Amino acid sequence: MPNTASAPEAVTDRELRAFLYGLPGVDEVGAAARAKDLSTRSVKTTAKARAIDLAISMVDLTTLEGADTPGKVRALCAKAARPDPEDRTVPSAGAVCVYPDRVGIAVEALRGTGIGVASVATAFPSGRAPLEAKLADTRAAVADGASEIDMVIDRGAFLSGDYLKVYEEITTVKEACGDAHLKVILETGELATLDNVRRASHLAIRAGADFIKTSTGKVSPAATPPVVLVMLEAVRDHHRDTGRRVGVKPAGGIRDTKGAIRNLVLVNETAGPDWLTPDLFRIGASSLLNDLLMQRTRLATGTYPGPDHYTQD
Ligand SMILES: O=C[C@H](O)COP(=O)(O)O
Repeated sequence: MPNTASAPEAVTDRELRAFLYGLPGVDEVGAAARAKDLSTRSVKTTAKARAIDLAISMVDLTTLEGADTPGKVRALCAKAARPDPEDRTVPSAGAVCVYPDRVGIAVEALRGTGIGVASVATAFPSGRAPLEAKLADTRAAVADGASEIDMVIDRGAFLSGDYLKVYEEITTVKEACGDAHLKVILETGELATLDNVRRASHLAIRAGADFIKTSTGKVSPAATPPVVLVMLEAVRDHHRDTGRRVGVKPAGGIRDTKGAIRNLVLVNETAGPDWLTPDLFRIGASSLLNDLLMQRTRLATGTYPGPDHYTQD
């Protein structure tokens, strides 16, 4: 993941509004049609095998449950490092994503694997807490070894038009991240319109996000194709205008190979092939990996492995 950290510019409320309201509006019908067209493209045989391995390497293998035990986190880490213990050709996952109080366990379990630990912070998933609490949450995760922080934006502030508050919260959390990369979760299911998704994407990017992420996985709808399309357009346009590449992470409800490959087609056709790397594209998912492994085996051998072949995601 490239370190795109550079001090975000100070901005006034007036400048920020002018910037966000100056963005072109999203044609909702056109975006839905384009996303549908790209979603139905078929990817077959060799290209499919490559796409499956790429998707595995992009998975942020996630567990975000109140009931997460140390044992569950360790099992998830083992799976991220060696998704199929019987097949060394399977790539490892992109990262493991856990709550802040589980970061230390995950860091320990992944030591020596080169796999990073991402942690949701800033009062995930609601984001309803004082800024000091959000910063403490972030600093604790980083101190325990998280190399990536997935923060939520204040949707209440965004929807009431207090864009500067959202912007400044992102820049402050970014500072608290130190060397850790910052993924900014927009929670698009609560943003109501694609115009808002576009504005929130550009706001987060301008505030210094290394990645923009669709959803927490706790709100539906989550990573719908039109939303991912609009976010990919935002990073594409930002790169065109500034030369800086920002990543995208759809998350929430991506549970099968078809859904994962649909996302890769969207990336290729929108942001372009430069984004087809775990440095710039991740898929946040708690239960996608097994389907990718099953489809991989099916492609290679012609048959599906038995239901007990893989450990539970
Ligand atoms: O950040 C990742 C999401 O929480 C995962 O959502 P999911 O459980 O629907 O795959």
